[in-house]
Amino acid sequence: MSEDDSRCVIRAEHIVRTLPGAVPVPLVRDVSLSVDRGEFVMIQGPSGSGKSSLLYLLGLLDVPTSGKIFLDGVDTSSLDEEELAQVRLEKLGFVFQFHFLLAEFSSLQNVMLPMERLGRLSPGQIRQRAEVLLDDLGLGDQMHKRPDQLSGGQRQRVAIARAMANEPLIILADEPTGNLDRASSANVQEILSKVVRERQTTVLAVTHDPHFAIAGDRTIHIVDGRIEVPAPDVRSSAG
Ligand SMILES: Nc1ncnc2c1ncn2[C@@H]1O[C@H](COP(=O)(O)OP(=O)(O)OP(=O)(O)O)[C@@H](O)[C@H]1O
Repeated sequence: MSEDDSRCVIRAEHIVRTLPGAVPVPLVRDVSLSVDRGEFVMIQGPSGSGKSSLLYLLGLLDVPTSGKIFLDGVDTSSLDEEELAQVRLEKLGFVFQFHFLLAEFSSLQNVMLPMERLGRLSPGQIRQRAEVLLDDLGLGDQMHKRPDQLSGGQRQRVAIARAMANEPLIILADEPTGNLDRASSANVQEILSKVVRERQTTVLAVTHDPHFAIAGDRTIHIVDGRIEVPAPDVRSSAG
């Protein structure tokens, strides 16, 4: 295995996702890509082009109709439902446009939940780690509040803390700033950039937000279910 291969955390080979039916609906058409550890990758493209569908496939929340997805070297097509759920819990963190925090739980309890499900830490360690994560994200004084007692930006930060709880290899974010004002959006961008830089977590984010998108190391453009390869720059090739 070369040095480059060892840094690869996601490899998709010719993935296709078609919704079956009398008239099959193609969502993703023959996408191949690879993403390395510690990369911040943006996924952009027109509305309805298949960005979320692709992210859900890469996050093992959906299964390709054909093609293969390797996650941290493991061929995920060989895993059953239970094994896929375990990989999601251990290796992936999710942040969505709508936070999907549990309404009746405090910030602290929401962040503790993935660690409790994984069951690798003692209750005391779980609580301590959740407190540190929330504190790091500037939510030290909001730990005992429920989601409806927080601002949109604060809720999104709790969702990021929850996504980071099990120290995932990869965070998948679908429009993480889609619902936020400019200041909260800049804050979320800063936090995710820091996670990439300091923990070498890989972040893949679908976004329409140009201010957020500039934080990426690179952008994958999706058009009509396919990766669009940018046209060569005629100015530079004209010499
Ligand atoms: N369950 C479904 N049933 C029918 N059509 C679907 C379903 N899921 C997605 N689609 C369609 O597939 C296409 C791709 O959807 P997807 O949500 O992946 O696009 P997107 O690029 O993320 O869009 P947006 O930027 O608007 O969120 C769209 O035309 C969408 O309407």
